[in-house]
Amino acid sequence: MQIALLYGTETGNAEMLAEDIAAHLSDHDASVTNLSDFHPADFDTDTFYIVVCSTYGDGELPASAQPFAAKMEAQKPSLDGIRFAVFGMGDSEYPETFNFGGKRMEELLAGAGAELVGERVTHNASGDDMADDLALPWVDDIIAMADA
Ligand SMILES: Cc1cc2nc3c(=O)[nH]c(=O)nc-3n(C[C@H](O)[C@H](O)[C@H](O)COP(=O)(O)O)c2cc1C
Repeated sequence: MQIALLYGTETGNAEMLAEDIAAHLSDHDASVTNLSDFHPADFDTDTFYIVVCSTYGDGELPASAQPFAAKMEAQKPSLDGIRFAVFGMGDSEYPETFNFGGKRMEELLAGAGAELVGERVTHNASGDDMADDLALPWVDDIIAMADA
């Protein structure tokens, strides 16, 4: 199974985490791509996608994910047969829009017919857990589910 990490970031946290997850998945030769360089037509049913995405502004997608979201909305591709997981990053200092970025990515992909594997994670930058401490055990579970 090919694994592709897609990250949406404003200040680099999601990129760093995506790189750490890929290093953790060294047996899988996982690729890491900024969503700004990824297009809806690039999705491939042989690949499992792990989306790592933060939240910015007033509950918006971070800058690097916005062009991808706009293309999804304009092109309305069918993502039948695509499987994905989402690690969302946010901050409970923004209670009304907490983790809306990851939520939006889930809605965009699932709304186009892709299948969410496992539960979307909502990391809290003001919480006690380091993103890696949540993400690495989570990703092991997700990969086991996706491989099953
Ligand atoms: C200006 C600004 C706006 C933010 N807005 C939100 C928000 O609306 N909801 C949320 O959950 N987190 C929000 N955050 C928190 C970020 O999503 C969080 O710090 C995340 O780890 C940043 O990851 P990134 O560096 O990959 O963009 C905001 C942070 C900043 C600095």
